[in-house]
This record gives sequence, C-alpha cells and structure tokens, in this order.
Amino acid sequence: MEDALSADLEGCRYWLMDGIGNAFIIVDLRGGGTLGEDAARGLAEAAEGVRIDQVIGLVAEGEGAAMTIFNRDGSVAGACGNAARCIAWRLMEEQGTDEVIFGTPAGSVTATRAGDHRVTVDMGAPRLGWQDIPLAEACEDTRFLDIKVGPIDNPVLWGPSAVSMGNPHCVFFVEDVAAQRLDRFGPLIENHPLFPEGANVSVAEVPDPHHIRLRTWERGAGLTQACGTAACAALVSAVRRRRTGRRADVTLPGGTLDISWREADDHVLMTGDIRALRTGRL
Ligand SMILES: N[C@@H](CCC[C@H](N)C(=O)O)C(=O)O
Repeated sequence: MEDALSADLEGCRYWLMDGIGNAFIIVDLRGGGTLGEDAARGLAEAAEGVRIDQVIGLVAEGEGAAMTIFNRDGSVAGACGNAARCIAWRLMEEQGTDEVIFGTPAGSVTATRAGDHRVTVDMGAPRLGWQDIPLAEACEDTRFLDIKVGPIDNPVLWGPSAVSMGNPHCVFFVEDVAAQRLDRFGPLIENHPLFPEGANVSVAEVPDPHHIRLRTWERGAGLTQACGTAACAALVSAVRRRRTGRRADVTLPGGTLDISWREADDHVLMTGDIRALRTGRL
C-alpha cells in the first residue's frame, strides 16, 4: 500500500475488516496522521486480495474516539453501519468492555457485544422528511418517489422509497432481487437530479413479513456484498409500506443482518457478524 500514502500516514496501524462482506481499511489516526480523499482512494485501490468498499479513519475525540468515512472513490459519507459495527468491536476489544460509545459524522452511536464477533449498533432514528434525506424538491410522501427505471412508457421499476440513515437511500421494492440489473440502473439513480447529494440504491424483495432480501448499489462504491445503512433503510421503508413488522432479517449477498425499528424511541438497531481479516502498518 506504500504508494498510496501521504507522509503523515506512514507508520499508522491499519486493520482490514468486514461486516458480512462489506470490506474496510480502518486507519488508526489516534496518534496522528490525516486521511483525506486522495489518500483514501489510493488506499482502497492499492489493497491486495480484497475489494475495499470504504476507508475509515479512527480519530481521537475528547477522551474517546470517532470514525470518519470515505467511499472507495474518495467521496465522504455521513454514515456506514457495517463499519460502525467493526469499529465498535475493535474498541470493545481494546477496552475489554461489552459496550462502547463513539462518534460518527452523523452523531454519536452506542454499540453492544451480541456474541462472538457479533455486534449490535444503535443507528439512531431514520429521517424521512424530503429536506432531511435530502431531495431536491418538495415531496409530501417519501414512501413513494416519482422515479422510474426503464422506458418512459413502459417502466420496469417505479415509486421507490427514500430514507436517510445519516446518508441518503433509495429503495425499490421488487418481486425478485436477483433479476434486477442494479449494475446498470444503480449509477443512474445514484446520480438522479432528485438526489442533490446522490443516493445509495437498493432493490428489496419481501418474501414474508419477517424477511427482506436486499442488494445495494452504494454511492461512491458500486455493487457491494452488504450495506448496513441500506438494510436499515429497507426495513424502515418496508414498515412504512406495511410490508413487514418492525423487526426482520435482511439478507444481502454477504450475509444476514437482524434489523429492528424500536417503537419506544424510533431508533433502528442493527445486529450482525464482523470479521477481522488482517492488520499491519502503513
Ligand atoms: N457500507 C455502508 C455505507 C457506506 C457509505 C455509503 N456508500 C454512502 O456514500 O452513503 C454501510 O454499511 O452502511
């Protein structure tokens, strides 16, 4: 990875981790060093043997820690659910605790140990108003956006839901996720004018009220094995469209997340496995 480095990152510890296949390089910047867009893109491209989806900076914040998030194309993101579970596991291992609080660009999150290499993160409340997602124009009901995929007179998909989980999501409900050409229309919807900050684009299939099958085209990263915030956005959208209850297993190509949208405080909880793949110094 040496070629991708700016001088002040040299010697920083890194961990290569994944959350059900969503792969990250986490760079420990608590002792110094700055991670910017160019360095993040360079590190993602230079990684060998794994397609990196995000590069995460672990920075000092007061007495504790916080995460910064870069997509593999170098763009900055406000939230990353799977990386939050990886960071939480790492901090709990360091501190010898079963619970941790740390900062993210979208606010501080609490996480708890849910088993061996298994973590629950409280992702906070979804934001459903069009200004908060954000959308470029007023939309009374963000459960159904005026977006179509395919020929104007014969669209194959239409009426997706929009949700912010700290980052913007667009979720199409379909009969069969495997049949969708997400590689073709994902980039178009990611850059649709209705999403001034872009969007993560998912297709969701609901075989029963306790289960969602999901595939995601991530903003700034493309097709991924899994996307934690997309899983949260899909469950929230499915509840709003009366397709599931407030708790469901969300199965992505890389594995399954247990997602629940708590009525008491409106928070979304995400539980799933993480893997620590390797560690070293830049
Ligand atoms: N992998 C993530 C989401 C990463 C950020 C996203 N691509 C964006 O730009 O908003 C997750 O697990 O949530």
